[in-house]
Amino acid sequence: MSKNCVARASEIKKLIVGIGGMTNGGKSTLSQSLHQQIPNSCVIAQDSYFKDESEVPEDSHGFKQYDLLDALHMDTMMSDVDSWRRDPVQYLRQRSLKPSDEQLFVLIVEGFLIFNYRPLNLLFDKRYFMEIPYDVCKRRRSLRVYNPPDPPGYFDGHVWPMYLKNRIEMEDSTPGIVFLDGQKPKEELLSGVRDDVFKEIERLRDWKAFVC
Ligand SMILES: Nc1ncnc2c1ncn2[C@@H]1O[C@H](COP(=O)(O)OP(=O)(O)O)[C@@H](O)[C@H]1O
Ligand SMILES: NC(=O)c1ccc[n+]([C@@H]2O[C@H](COP(=O)(O)O)[C@@H](O)[C@H]2O)c1
Repeated sequence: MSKNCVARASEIKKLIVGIGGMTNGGKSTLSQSLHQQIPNSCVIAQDSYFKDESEVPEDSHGFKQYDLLDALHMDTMMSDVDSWRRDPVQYLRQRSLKPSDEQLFVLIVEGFLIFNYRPLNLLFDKRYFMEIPYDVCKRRRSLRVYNPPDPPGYFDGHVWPMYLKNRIEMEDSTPGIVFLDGQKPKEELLSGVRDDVFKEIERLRDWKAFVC
């Protein structure tokens, strides 16, 4: 390093972790637990950006096309991610979260199509994808009430075929995803990902930005 280079070890460091996965794979459960255990973290959930029912078109069988990126306000989601990237301290404070003195911030982004949206996918430092078998997914989904609720035949007529299509697109475009078995005990899933994220945090802490 040239003697004119300045070490900027105190600069704010940011880590963006993506928790993707199938519907009901356990994304929200894992993300909330990670948030509780990782200091200076917060969660942005893709579920919060669904368009109003009136804006979501139906297919020829009358099924609302919810399992497509077009059903989501991805521009709004991106602007929230960008405001965290610009100023994570302010982002946390605006949401009544208290930043610690630590200069390292972690954003957890969770959702079923987070790796299918290229501008967002490019930002992840770590990518996890929670998967479960068809019958488990169908059973968990049948116990959940969405707004609007799934009509009869929706899982096999829309959700599952779209999952298969979206997954092929994701795997074609995104190497390096860590696949997680969403049937493992919640505690085991949490400790595995948390330890992995802590390792990444340690790596970032040791890293000094040099500006020449
Ligand atoms: N590891 C797990 N083992 C068993 N059930 C789980 C596990 N993780 C989540 N669940 C259950 O599966 C359902 C869907 O979980 P959720 O986290 O809301 O999924 P997602 O956010 O991926 O749609 C919930 O009833 C939740 O309690
Ligand atoms: N939140 C909503 O407005 C809404 C409405 C209808 C269906 N959904 C479903 O949400 C699913 C994605 O969210 P989860 O991954 O949390 O299940 C999609 O499979 C979609 O069919 C959400």
